[in-house]
Amino acid sequence: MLKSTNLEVGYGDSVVVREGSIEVKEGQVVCLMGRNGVGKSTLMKGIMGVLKPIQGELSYKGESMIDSSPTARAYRGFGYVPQGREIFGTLTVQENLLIGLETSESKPQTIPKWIYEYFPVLLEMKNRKGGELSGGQQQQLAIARALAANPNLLLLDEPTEGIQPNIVAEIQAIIETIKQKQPKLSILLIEQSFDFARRIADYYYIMDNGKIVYKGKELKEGEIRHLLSI
Ligand SMILES: Nc1ncnc2c1ncn2[C@@H]1O[C@H](COP(=O)(O)OP(=O)(O)OP(=O)(O)O)[C@@H](O)[C@H]1O
Repeated sequence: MLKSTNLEVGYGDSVVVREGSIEVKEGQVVCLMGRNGVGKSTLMKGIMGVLKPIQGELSYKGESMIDSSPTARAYRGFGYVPQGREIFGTLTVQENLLIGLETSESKPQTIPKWIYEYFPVLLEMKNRKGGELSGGQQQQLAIARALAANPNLLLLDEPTEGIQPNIVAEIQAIIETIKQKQPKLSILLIEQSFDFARRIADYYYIMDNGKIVYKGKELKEGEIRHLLSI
């Protein structure tokens, strides 16, 4: 469904990702792992198009997306939840979700009911400003906003990063629910937790120094320990 081949992505003159080749099949949860600073977020930004890759190819459902804008990618079904969440703090929860709908080509006018079923806390907080929510609630809002547009591919950049430890399990449970209830949705997830990755993923990639250095259906702890912060 999604295939990046030798993507090279960076900031200005500095090339961070040198060999970003990954594949996500329909309905798969693929975990992208690796220590801090190895280039995971940069690769994800290249896939979403918020950074324009220097070289390489990106195909989605058999079509080249390499020259498409992030908006065009969103219209084709990419949903993106960046690190740091980037919700609108001065807008209400409901307004944040309505903005999510704008990224869908069909532009639905109402927030799907199932969004509030997945995220009951957002129904309770519907009229609160995004900035008044806790970190965990903001993360739920960011995921809900991306899902509201009904993407085919969800890009999640470390959704449990910076979340209070007692809330981490809640966010993980939500991702597990999404996987269960939307079996056709493909998810590319940047994740640091070895245990959670093992529970949720169908396939793994590990990056080191801007390159994919490990891929497979299993995480063999002995082989990969030195590549992760575990
Ligand atoms: N906006 C930026 N401008 C310049 N360099 C950047 C920028 N963002 C990240 N980098 C650099 O790119 C490299 C890779 O960062 P990236 O965020 O992709 O790593 P990561 O694997 O996602 O790690 P983390 O888990 O810490 O986010 C780092 O050396 C970082 O300093």
